[in-house]
Amino acid sequence: MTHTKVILLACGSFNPPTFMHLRMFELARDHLNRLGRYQVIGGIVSPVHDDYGKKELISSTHRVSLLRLALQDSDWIFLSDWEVNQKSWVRTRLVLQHHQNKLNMYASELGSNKRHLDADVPEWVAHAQKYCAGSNCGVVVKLLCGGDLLDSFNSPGLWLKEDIESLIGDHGLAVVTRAGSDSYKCIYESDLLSKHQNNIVVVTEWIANEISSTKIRRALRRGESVKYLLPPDVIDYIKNNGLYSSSIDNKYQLFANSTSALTPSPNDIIMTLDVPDSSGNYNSPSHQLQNALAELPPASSSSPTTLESKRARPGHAVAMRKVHLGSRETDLETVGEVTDEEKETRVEIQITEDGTIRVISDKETTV
Ligand SMILES: Nc1ncnc2c1ncn2[C@@H]1O[C@H](COP(=O)(O)OP(=O)(O)OP(=O)(O)O)[C@@H](O)[C@H]1O
Ligand SMILES: NC(=O)c1ccc[n+]([C@@H]2O[C@H](COP(=O)(O)O)[C@@H](O)[C@H]2O)c1
Repeated sequence: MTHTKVILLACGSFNPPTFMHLRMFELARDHLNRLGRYQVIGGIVSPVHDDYGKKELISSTHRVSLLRLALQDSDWIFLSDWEVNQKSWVRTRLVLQHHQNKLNMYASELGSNKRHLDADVPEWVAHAQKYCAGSNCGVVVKLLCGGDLLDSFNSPGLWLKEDIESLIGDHGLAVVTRAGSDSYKCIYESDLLSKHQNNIVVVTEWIANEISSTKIRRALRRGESVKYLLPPDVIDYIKNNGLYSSSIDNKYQLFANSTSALTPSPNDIIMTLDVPDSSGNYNSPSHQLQNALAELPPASSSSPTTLESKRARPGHAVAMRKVHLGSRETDLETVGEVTDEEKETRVEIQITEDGTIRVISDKETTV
């Protein structure tokens, strides 16, 4: 039986790269090879362009350096800096097409003896060439992603339908399961994904690991250890260049200062909000809340959540939440209330990773 040679290409922010980004490749390679239809011959990491503009995205210069350090121990996964060197953000379909074309071009040039591999050849091409005989290379570049990225295909307006068709139909997908995503359900619920189901390989991560770049950035911001979550050289580079350690915004009230006796969870953010006193004076709480919420990462790229606040008034709501699920919108709901109209000036709320907001204490707290 002939095996299709595969190069796995992962797109993303890698902000910073974590052990889980690297594990994703190992998991997918094992799984695809075991299926008996594929032979994974290489991996490519393509960090997203600076113009992607995702919140807290550090410069590609640093992300590229971090990735080089993260990948130095791998003998089959390579960095591609093509995407970051483009003039602006590039759609993922075009990223895959570029790498596929490049590979095909080198294969055919080698086959026709027009060109020999030289120093300019990207590392990942040189590596792939070891597995190719002349122009009959026949390597397919597949997209490697986590379950959350597959979910995002169903987010209205985020991906072009023809791009999804091409990504799955022409290239194929290897999806590593991730907590919070149900990849099989996601495929089932989408006509488009179901249509190309035979070209989507779901790789179950049995040793579930919820390392995410967002959580790493949060830990770094708080001065907490990230040892054993990132490669040591990546940690050193981050420290030496003072990355991700911007001072904690005073909107956030950490547990250390909190009067709350709840057990802190690394997933949780505590903040305090100004609310009006009984005379109706307040320091624009809704504005503060809006700003505070804007600082938070979305609950998931697959279910964008717009958080909205409503102007507080004594004795009533201080925070409102609006959730967009696909094209549906849930109603605004009250998530915090101040019942005591006495001289209360602050209310402490907790916003968890999944976007839930709850009032922890409506007693006056110190900031
Ligand atoms: N723990 C994980 N399990 C499975 N896939 C993951 C995991 N972490 C990242 N990925 C996948 O790696 C790719 C690149 O991820 P990305 O750089 O966006 O990391 P992230 O940790 O999701 O980032 P952020 O937390 O900043 O949104 C995506 O396809 C993402 O789904
Ligand atoms: N239409 C598209 O091609 C499209 C849309 C959204 C995200 N993406 C890509 O998916 C990746 C998402 O990365 P994050 O999970 O870090 O946001 C990035 O590489 C980004 O370029 C592509």
